[in-house]
Amino acid sequence: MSLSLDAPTQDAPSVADDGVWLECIACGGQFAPFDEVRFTCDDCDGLLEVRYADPPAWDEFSGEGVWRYSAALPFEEGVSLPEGHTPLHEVPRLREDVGVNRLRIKHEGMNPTGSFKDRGMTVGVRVARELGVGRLACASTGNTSAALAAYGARAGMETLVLLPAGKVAAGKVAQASLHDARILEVDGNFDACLDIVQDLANRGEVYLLNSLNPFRLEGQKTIGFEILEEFRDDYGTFPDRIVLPVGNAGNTSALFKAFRELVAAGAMDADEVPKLTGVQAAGAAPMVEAIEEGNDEVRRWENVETRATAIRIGNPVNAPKALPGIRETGGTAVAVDDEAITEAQRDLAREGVGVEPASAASVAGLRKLREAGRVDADEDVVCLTTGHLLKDPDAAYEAGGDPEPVANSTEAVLDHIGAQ
Ligand SMILES: Cc1ncc(COP(=O)(O)O)c(C=O)c1O
Ligand SMILES: N[C@@H](CCOP(=O)(O)O)C(=O)O
Repeated sequence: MSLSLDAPTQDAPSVADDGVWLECIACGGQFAPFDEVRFTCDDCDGLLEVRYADPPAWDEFSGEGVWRYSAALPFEEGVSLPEGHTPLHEVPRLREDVGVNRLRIKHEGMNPTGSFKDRGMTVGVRVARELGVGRLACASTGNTSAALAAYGARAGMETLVLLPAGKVAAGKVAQASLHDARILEVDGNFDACLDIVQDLANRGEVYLLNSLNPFRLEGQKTIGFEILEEFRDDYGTFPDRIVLPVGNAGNTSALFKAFRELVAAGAMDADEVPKLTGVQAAGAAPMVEAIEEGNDEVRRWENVETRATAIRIGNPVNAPKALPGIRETGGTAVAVDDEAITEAQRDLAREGVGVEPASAASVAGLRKLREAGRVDADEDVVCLTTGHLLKDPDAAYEAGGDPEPVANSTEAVLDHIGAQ
């Protein structure tokens, strides 16, 4: 199956294990999935995808959460906390304000460690066990490290995380620390941390669990299945557009893969696939640049900055999978400034949906595109919110109102609130 929406299903090659194999998206090289540890193509270093001889049909899905979709995953079950089955909130005031036909918020912050990374880790750590690796590792802007630490702990495995010093939100460091990951703070940004983890993995020192690992994206693919099923159950149709924040571009790639598999299985038509619409912070927007300039490759931004530290990424490693995802689905990409992100965080909070800044980028991006007439008023839209408000308490304090000091008496409180 190539990276196009109308690619046919493939017969299993001789290297396949139970109908599952790894395939390079650049040169088509095919590899056995579990014979040895590999993250990229042995021949050309291109990105790998997990491929299946039998893509899934809707009636093969049963149960709840990520493992509901085991027919589309390499195993029947994983190292689970459990994950997935997140809410698809209605936000009527925000919908009215932004001006689209339907607006739902898929809140991935409601996963066990508070972000979508858990969906990837339940599969990735299961594969690590299968491969019999020793030490698990990742580079992280925070959420990947929190999830890896928790799932590594669950599996009883050693974990090592590399974080950009001073650039990771407090809640995330606290999670990695308490779940007993060994935390190294690197004097460099996230992309530099990932370069080092890739080197360590190539030397056989660690098993890499960033989204470069194709099995991680298999778990994240279930976000796409879940949105489509829930939206169809509520409205009898699929959403026109899914708007999501983009950092390393794993989710964009994973959702596109979910859609391709469903189309290949005849479970949905190519023209029903939602338009994948990526949003980046203006200070870290290499994917937006590539889309706007029509480039097939993404230029690495060496200096990136944004309050949305989760997406403070200048070298999205999944770009070769994600760019076709945006283009093939008829989507687009847009950059938003930090003020718009904070405003969107407040908008969501007013509807009771608490998210971290990177997550709010999706809503900020939708608003900007709608105001520019690049999203139509009659569209049905799902915005993905990727992490929980408590991940970044400092950002929440800054975006919210200040506590008001008051004297220790009922009279003082009544007086303060202006009660009669
Ligand atoms: C909260 C949050 N939102 C969005 C992203 C971006 O996701 P992706 O790397 O899949 O583009 C990340 C991490 O990269 C994240 O932690
Ligand atoms: N936001 C991410 C950055 C790493 O992304 P990954 O999906 O490649 O692990 C994080 O939480 O660290």
